Amino acid sequence: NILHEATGTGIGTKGDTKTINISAISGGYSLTDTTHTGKIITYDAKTTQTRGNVVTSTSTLFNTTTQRAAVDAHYYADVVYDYYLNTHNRDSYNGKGAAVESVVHFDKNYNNAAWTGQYMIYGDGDGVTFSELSGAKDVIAHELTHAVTETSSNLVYENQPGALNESFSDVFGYFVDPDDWLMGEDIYTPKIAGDALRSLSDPAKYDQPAHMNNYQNLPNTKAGDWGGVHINSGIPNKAAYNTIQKIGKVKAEKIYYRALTQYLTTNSQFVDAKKALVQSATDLYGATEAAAVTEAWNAVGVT
Ligand SMILES: Cc1cccc(C(=O)O)c1OC(=O)C1CC1
Ligand SMILES: [Ca+2]
Ligand SMILES: [Zn+2]
Repeated sequence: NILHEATGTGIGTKGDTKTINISAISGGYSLTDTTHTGKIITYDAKTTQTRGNVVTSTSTLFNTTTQRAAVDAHYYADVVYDYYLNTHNRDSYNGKGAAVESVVHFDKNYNNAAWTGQYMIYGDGDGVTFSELSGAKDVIAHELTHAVTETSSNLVYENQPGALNESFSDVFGYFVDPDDWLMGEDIYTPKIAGDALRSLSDPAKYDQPAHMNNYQNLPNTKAGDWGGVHINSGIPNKAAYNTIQKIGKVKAEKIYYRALTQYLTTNSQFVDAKKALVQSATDLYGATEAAAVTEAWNAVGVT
């Protein structure tokens, strides 16, 4: 029921005004961005529904308080779509122009965000641990990278492959949001300034290991975070930080993208990621960059 493409104005979760790609429908406008092969569509679950309905407005303004989480999810999904298309020539998360769908106001006081396998979901947070989780560019990049991973290497979400799955989402979160080495700083603990969910430069700051000597052998259960995928990701995250410090973001992001999509497989371990990244560095650049990757991983104890 799309009549035509339109440009809208939205207010995000921080009260900031942003231009968004919307569609004219009969009776108004919807958060349906048709500027790419894959449509970007944003839904409101209204805390009780599974997916709810596409967010609409009677005008090109999406400026109500309840629309703020949707405006950010919609806007940042377009930013991340553009990142993968323009930097890596990947059309949507699957490289084949799949639709990118997001659901906001998922559940009540939900301190989580996720890729469900079909679409992204964002909780509103409880206002203490998190504010609305779609309010940060690095978070949307993290979630959509889970979809990139699932449609390429498909690293299984447990133990070392799971920690790599998590790490690649954080690392591409950095590549899309390179102003800091932090993850989720814009939505984590709204009442406390300057902190974050994770740090790539200093994983230990938020209780993650930064070396294999501190790898945490946790049970492969929900309570054990599937073998500590959000904990042990500190080790490959630190290796990524080391790599980017040595060879820079432009080369590093090409190397990381090639490793994730050409070399890694479902059960790759940390040592396999090191090998994949060294091989990708050699393929794309040469011995200097390959040596830098080797040193970056040796420094975190993956030898
Ligand atoms: C907040 C949160 C809770 C549980 C899982 C994830 C997850 O997506 O793994 C999650 O989102 C993040 O880690 C993003 C980066 C801030
Ligand atoms: Ca960040
Ligand atoms: Zn994740």
